[in-house]
Amino acid sequence: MTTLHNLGYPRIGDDRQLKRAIESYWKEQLSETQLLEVGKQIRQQNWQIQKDAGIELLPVGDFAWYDHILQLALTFNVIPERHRHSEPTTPLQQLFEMARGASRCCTNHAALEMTKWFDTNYHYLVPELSAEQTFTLQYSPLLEQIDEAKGLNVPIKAVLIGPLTFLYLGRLANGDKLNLLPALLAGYRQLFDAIAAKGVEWVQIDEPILTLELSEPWQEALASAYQHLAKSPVKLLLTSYFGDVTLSLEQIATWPIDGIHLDLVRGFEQLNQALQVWPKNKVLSCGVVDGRNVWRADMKKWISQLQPAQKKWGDQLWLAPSCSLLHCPVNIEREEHLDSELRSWLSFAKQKLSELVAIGHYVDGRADHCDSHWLAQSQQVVEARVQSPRVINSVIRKRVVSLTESAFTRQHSYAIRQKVQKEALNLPLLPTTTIGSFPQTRAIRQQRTALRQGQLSQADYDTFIASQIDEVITCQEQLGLDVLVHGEPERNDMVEYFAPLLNGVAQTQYGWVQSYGTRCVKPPIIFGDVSRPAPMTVRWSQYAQSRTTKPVKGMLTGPQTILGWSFVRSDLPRADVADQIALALRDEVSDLEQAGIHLIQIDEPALREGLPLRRSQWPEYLHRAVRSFRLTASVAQDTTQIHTHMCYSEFNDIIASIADMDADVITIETSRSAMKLLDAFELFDYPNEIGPGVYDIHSPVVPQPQWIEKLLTLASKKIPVERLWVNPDCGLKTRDWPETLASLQVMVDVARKLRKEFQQPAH
Ligand SMILES: CN1c2c(nc(N)[nH]c2=O)NC[C@@H]1CNc1ccc(C(=O)N[C@@H](CCC(=O)N[C@@H](CCC(=O)N[C@@H](CCC(=O)O)C(=O)O)C(=O)O)C(=O)O)cc1
Ligand SMILES: N[C@@H](CCS)C(=O)O
Ligand SMILES: [Zn+2]
Repeated sequence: MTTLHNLGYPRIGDDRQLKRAIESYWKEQLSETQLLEVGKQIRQQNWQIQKDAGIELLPVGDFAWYDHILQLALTFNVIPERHRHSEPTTPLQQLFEMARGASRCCTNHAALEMTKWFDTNYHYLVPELSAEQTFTLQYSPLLEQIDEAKGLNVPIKAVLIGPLTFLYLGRLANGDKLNLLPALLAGYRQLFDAIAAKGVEWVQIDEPILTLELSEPWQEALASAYQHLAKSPVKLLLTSYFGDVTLSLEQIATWPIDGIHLDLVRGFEQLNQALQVWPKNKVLSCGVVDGRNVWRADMKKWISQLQPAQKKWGDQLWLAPSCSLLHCPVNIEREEHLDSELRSWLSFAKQKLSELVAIGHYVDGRADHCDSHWLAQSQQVVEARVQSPRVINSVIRKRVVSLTESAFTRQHSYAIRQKVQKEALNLPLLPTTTIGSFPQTRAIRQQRTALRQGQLSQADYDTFIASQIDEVITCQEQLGLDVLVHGEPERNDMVEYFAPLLNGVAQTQYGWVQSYGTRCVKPPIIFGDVSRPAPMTVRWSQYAQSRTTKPVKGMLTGPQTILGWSFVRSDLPRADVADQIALALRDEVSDLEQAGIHLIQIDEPALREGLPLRRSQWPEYLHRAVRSFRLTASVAQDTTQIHTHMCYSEFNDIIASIADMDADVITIETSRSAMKLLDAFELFDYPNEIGPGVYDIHSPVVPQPQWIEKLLTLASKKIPVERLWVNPDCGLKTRDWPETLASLQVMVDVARKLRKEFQQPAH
């Protein structure tokens, strides 16, 4: 019989209980014991849901506090020197300090760097490794959770990230990370022994780096690591996802592991390859339900496609979603406002398990009436989506195909634009600005909730938003910032905000997905052709500009970012969807200009994360991504200064494309990496203006002036000071007001001081 299993279930809880509990704990409104209890309840609930759905091998270890990579680092005692201190702390306190940073005795114990988890909108904390790193088992929530799960009376498998992925994602200042592998493997062996001692047979060992184009040393390291780990007393299910392993599957088949998981949604051709090369006596786990999107599965297709696999592997065939369901909203049943047609097209984590189970039962010939219900619905949906008239808008399709080259190019080159903009804007050296959002306070969120629940009129809500903008404008004037923003109080999220304003895009009420730590997002669902029925941002930008004589930057989310942070239709190439979004935004740029906004920021933080995992596919992606940005921006007059903003991005290998976007100013996140990310701009001789972030907005710690001064001085050695801007790393929405004001004041004061110093003639 086929084994039905799951790689991971959303850990936030069906009502974001984890977020609320951790944030209450941080505010000292919840004790650690109470917090631990919330974690336990979520895990129990998740296991129960999976068990009830018919999952036969439950994942244990998919739950993590804040981040699973951080938790694994702490498991092996990988703690940077600055976070080691004599004050007694619990592992959880230690973990949160590494995640959020701390300030003790005027010293900044900076948080670990945070970056994108492969091509997802999830962010992990980068383990900091040292050349003498040891990996000793010192904290093992996994072992505790195994004990917890035993009461369920369902077989379990332990889940953890594999050693090569852990090393690959970690950072070692000097030296070759692979030198640390033997010590790390000893740590894993220790952990496996402990897992086996608890009677657990299988370990799901996630190595998503298998889907990358790895260099030879890493490929060799993988092979030798699994030779070594196979001596452990547990069975290993080597788990790949987010892409295919076609380049190495034949070789992996020779490793002494017990099974492999393949993401057939991202790489269906792997099934045929597996049929050729994967041994009959080893488990083949097929990832068949899309863990990265929300569309209902084409079950009939899967059932027929899996028949040959069932024949070859029999009991050794396992079925699972393509990847962990961490990246999926939890439960469609909660949605009350989606129209019934659209709703019928969708499947969230809980429903995906039922789809998977029904597929498995059909493959085995053990389907019951519940499975046939799922199959009938699936067939109906697959046909209905293809035929639905609401997914095609012929006006938009025509507009896209009739675009000519001039739509992608600004009127004049940057050199000419720079001159006219300097004259028009008259900004000082080292102009100061922010990235857009100001604190999204409880009061703002409550007003929005009241509006949503009908307890507040639209007019009263609008009055409230206007008053927030007034406050943000006054604060910025008092702080002495040079380019102001309206603060984005009307936006629940930089992507979600646009969803109800665009045709072809739907928004869920409860479709939360973890983005990092306690922060979640509700990705919009792009189901049809995208168009803009009316201006989306003009009203509040124009209002903000009317309240000040200083320039106010308009604020848009760019096409790649709306695309990347949404669930996207599967019946049109993503690049074509991006062009439709770009056209809607292009019209918005025009309208903002006409409303008297002379600086417009088009945020593209998701541009880099959208890069295909295979480098060979980068050029095509970058070409289209840059073009869609240019399609948005190129309508602007020379006098309009186009900004873009990117965070969590490395630029070394894409700097030519960044330059090709031709934004007048780019602001980037650089503070956590101590301006290292600027190297790419320096080396490339990046021609336009740059605002390297001078303080970390993810941490509540107020930066010391000397830290900012040091960073700016470093930046001025890499980029001519005439082309430097001064700004935080990213938006301030997650921060509280006191630290925001204090931090911005430090930033403005340092900028003013350095401005004077740089303006003094050299002796
Ligand atoms: C810049 N980033 C973003 C990413 N992706 C996005 N889609 N958006 C981004 O900004 N990716 C990379 C980075 C980092 N990621 C994030 C992600 C999420 C947040 C964040 O602050 N999230 C908030 C939720 C924001 C939101 O939707 N707010 C709504 C609803 C608020 C709410 O919870 N309301 C309560 C009731 C109100 C109350 O009593 O407090 C409720 O519904 O129960 C809104 O404002 O209306 C989060 O809290 O997780 C930041 C960076
Ligand atoms: N304008 C957005 C960008 C975040 S990446 C903000 O300030 O929150
Ligand atoms: Zn940002």
